[in-house]
Amino acid sequence: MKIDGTPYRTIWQDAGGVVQVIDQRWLPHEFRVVPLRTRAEFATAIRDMWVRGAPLIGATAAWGVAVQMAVDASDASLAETWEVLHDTRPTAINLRWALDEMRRVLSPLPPAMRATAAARRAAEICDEDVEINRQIGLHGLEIIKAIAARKSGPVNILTHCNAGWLATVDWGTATSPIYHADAAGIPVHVFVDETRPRNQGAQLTAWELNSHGISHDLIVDNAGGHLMQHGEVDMVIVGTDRTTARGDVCNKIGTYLKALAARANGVPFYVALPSPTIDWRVHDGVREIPIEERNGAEVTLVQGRTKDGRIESVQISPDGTGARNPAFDVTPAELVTGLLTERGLCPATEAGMAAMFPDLKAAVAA
Ligand SMILES: CSC[C@H]1O[C@H](OP(=O)(O)O)[C@H](O)[C@@H]1O
Repeated sequence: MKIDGTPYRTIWQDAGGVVQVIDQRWLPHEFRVVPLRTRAEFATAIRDMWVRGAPLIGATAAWGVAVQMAVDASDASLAETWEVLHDTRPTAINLRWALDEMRRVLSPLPPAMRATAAARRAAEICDEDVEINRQIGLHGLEIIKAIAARKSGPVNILTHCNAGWLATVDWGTATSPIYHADAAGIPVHVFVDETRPRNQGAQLTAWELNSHGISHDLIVDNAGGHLMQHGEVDMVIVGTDRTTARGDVCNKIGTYLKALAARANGVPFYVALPSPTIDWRVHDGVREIPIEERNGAEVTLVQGRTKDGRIESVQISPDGTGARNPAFDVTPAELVTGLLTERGLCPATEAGMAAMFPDLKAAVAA
């Protein structure tokens, strides 16, 4: 997307062949671009959330494999790299999907051919992500148009966390329909959940929407149900880090509560779902998806900008108070109105998903 008129992706190879990423830890206050030159730097960037968001995590891992293949393209190096990068974060299935895809392409090749092939595949994965997200946006636009046709004023959309272009290579997933609606001249207003504890909504989604001049309000995570009760939300749209073969949706912690509030208030709840985020191997999301437990310091500390412009973290709880920090939860498929995929709107059911993606389901079964 454009930043002050300059088009950006979240990850790219510069003219010298060095992979650059936007270090998202410092947004919205500082826009920092950093190079990733070694496998260890790629692992750190994913684990410490310099880059985050399921599709972007996968794309970054793909480039991490490519960089390592230029150093050591042996079978042992390929196998070790899969493990090193896979161990960075456990929940987003795109990480495993991308690593499996790189291994599928590279394993049959002689080591001498792997570096070039890896860079090519990593670049393709990035381009594919951009097109998938663009298609999700076009399909989501139709939903927004239908709501706009039956009401006056803007379409009021609530979103949780950041499933924006910063969570992908470009466009975003949940935000792509919003960007397309804005481009089509359909008035929208977005309620942005701050999304404690890391505040991806307050820091990243708000920054994205500000940059694009899209009307929005930042809200505390606990306000969404109230707004829905008062008829102020026309639809909810969120991203996903892993969706099961029957449509259970794993996403940022707090998503489940939004889905419950939406169901209780008759508000449609959509999930923007790129197909690489489907884990065809699992069905029961609550029982089968590993939920990342992150450091409690993310709960007890909060980061912001001081009056004199310094980015600092401050403690909000007493010394000695511990914290639990599950980073994701699972929304059962029955609470999902529809899965917005690159192939169209899909029911959150095993049969619906199998009908939408028979090729992908068959490939996993093979
Ligand atoms: C388009 S996937 C975005 C997805 O990833 C986020 O998690 P994190 O920021 O911890 O990587 C969040 O669950 C978003 O919905």
